[in-house]
Amino acid sequence: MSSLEEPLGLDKFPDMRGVDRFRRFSSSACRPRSDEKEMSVENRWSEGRSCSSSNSCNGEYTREIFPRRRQTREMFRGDSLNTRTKSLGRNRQVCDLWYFSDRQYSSQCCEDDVRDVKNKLLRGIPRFVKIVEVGPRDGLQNEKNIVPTSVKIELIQRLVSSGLPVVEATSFVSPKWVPQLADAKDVMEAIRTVEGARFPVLTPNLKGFEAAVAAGAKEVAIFASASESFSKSNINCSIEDSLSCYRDIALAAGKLSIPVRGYISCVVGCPVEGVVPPSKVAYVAKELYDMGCFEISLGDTIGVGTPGTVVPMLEAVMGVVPVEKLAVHFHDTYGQALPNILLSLQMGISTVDSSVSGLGGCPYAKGASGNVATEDVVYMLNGLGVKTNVDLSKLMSAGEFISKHLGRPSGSKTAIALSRITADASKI
Ligand SMILES: CC(C)(COP(=O)([O-])OP(=O)([O-])OC[C@H]1O[C@@H](n2cnc3c(N)ncnc32)[C@H](O)[C@@H]1OP(=O)([O-])[O-])[C@@H](O)C(=O)NCCC(=O)NCCSC(=O)C[C@@](C)(O)CC(=O)[O-]
Repeated sequence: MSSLEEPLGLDKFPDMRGVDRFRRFSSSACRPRSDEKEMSVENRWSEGRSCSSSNSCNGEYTREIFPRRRQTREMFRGDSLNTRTKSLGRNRQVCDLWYFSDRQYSSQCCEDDVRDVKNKLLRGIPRFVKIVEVGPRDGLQNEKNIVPTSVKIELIQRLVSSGLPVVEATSFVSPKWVPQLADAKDVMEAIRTVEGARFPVLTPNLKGFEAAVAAGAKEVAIFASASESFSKSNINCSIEDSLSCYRDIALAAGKLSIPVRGYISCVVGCPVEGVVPPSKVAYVAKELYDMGCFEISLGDTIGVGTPGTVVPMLEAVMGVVPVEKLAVHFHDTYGQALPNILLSLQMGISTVDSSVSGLGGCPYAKGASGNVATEDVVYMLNGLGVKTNVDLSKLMSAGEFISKHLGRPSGSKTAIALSRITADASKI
């Protein structure tokens, strides 16, 4: 068993005093059963729906349950999925009703307390999050069967029409290393006239950079690693050699006014080396920032990070690079991507990478699963009232399109759940 199969230490977990607020609120609004009195805070928190049989709850229960049913019916009466997803995600009143009816709280006493809790837990969260869609690149680079160029182009077009502001289109890497993206030139040629989004491409060296520019790329990304072993297996050179090569790209890009994004892989753990120290990530981040990268995306390539390990890593990086220049890039191997994103937002980060339908993985990181699904990120952000300008229903249709082509179900829980709602609604 590798050390990364166990979640790493939680000693740096952020201030969770707000959780205690929930507990106090819970006990005053709904008296616990006698057998609940001995429960620990954690148990009560995780079993927050356990007081349904308490008589003291009944009055509030009946008052709350009806609006919930009415709202549910109204949602299903809406005539398009778009209406429903909008109301699911954006109508906070509906979400709050669901939330509190489950816990049988009085709506009267709720409002102030909810505001209080929200202020405490969600204070640092940005109002707008820029989503960088990496599906066509990070997603498709890992597919066993090579996806036809025409499918890639249609996928990109659909993603753009959903409102995504940045769609990473492809990579100008060696076709011997990543044959899945050998059609980079053709993809770029076909999307030359597509408007409404930026289309960065990965460039590992000057050769790739020059080919990207010749193909019409207006933005490029370079990709270093915080792990020496991963650097070697991914781009066949040491971290220092890669940084020196990237300085050349940054210089050449600067001359052409082409913005350069910097990636760092393995920011929490490496498939070979195990735990990666935050100081190593901070070092590479500072180097990329100093060479002129306008944004630095922190990649948990194998998805082993938890909020407990992501906090110290972000703290270290934020010590050397301004938070507004940072993005997070979580793979969802252990189901930790959404909590890690939420935590990153709480720490002030407002750019999130994700991949439609949770496509992806890295060909040089065995066992790494796809990126967090864009649909799931948008759904969570909608629920938080954070704007993205992404139309969830159009995004889901882009996800359906590529999943159908790949012949497997979407990797997005949101897409699966919402498509079930459509199916169920059609039976009503
Ligand atoms: C870096 C290299 C090129 C070194 O590869 P190398 O074999 O060491 O390079 P080389 O300089 O010895 O060249 C070997 C051959 O490749 C050619 N070549 C050389 N460069 C290029 C190029 N740009 N485009 C096209 N061809 C190229 C070159 O011309 C030569 O061709 P030959 O003479 O044998 O016919 C190779 O290792 C490579 O392409 N690696 C890319 C790996 C990759 O794309 N990995 C996935 C992306 S990173 C990632 O997914 C992580 C990230 C960003 O998503 C963040 C996260 O998830 O955490």
